[in-house]
Amino acid sequence: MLSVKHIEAGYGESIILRDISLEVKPGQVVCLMGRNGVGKTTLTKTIMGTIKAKSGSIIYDEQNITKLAPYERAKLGIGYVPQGREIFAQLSVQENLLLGLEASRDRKNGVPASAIDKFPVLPSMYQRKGGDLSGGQQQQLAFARALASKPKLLLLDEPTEGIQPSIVYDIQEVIRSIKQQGDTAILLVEQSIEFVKSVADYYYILEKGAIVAEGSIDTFDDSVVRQHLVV
Ligand SMILES: Nc1ncnc2c1ncn2[C@@H]1O[C@H](COP(=O)(O)OP(=O)(O)OP(=O)(O)O)[C@@H](O)[C@H]1O
Repeated sequence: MLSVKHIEAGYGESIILRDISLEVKPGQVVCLMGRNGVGKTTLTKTIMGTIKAKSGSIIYDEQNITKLAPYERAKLGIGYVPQGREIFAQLSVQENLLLGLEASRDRKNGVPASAIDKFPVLPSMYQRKGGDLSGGQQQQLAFARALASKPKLLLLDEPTEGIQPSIVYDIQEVIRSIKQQGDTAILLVEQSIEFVKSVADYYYILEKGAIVAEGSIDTFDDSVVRQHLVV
């Protein structure tokens, strides 16, 4: 599904990611963890294409997408929920959702029920401006917007950051239901250890722009947490 091979990337002259390789298999939830500033967001942006890799390759669905623009990657089926959500504040909830359809191959039927049904709070807010929603509601909107194009790979950058527990629980359930359906793989950047344990199949830990630990989620124990994640 996704195979990142020996990626090096950064900003201008500064290299942030060094020799990163990772795999996400079909239907898997793979978590990317690490302390603040180690390069998790930089890696998701490099996979989405908003940061260009300096070397290495990104293979998605058996196609080398390393040189493709972000919109081309979106059209191939990669959905993205960025850190900070990036909702269009002046557009309505409905317009924000319709923007998610831009990447879809099947636009004429509108935003699919499969995107909306998971967030029952959204339809009652269709006419409200995105900027007037609470942080938790914006997170749900950003998630539904990414699902509008029926992605095969979903990149989620800290979807629970700054969100109240009930909405964290809802998001956890949405991730679980996507996993159960089995047709969308997820790469999830997440700080909450409990959340990771409840949804993930596999984990990678980043330190200073390099992967320092990885394994199936049943090997993600206290010693891994103490060694790599406790501040
Ligand atoms: N636009 C930018 N220009 C230059 N350096 C940047 C830029 N964005 C991030 N960085 C630097 O890249 C490094 C990795 O940042 P990144 O946001 O990828 O980390 P992160 O692991 O996602 O952190 P957090 O958990 O705090 O979100 C940091 O040293 C950061 O200061």
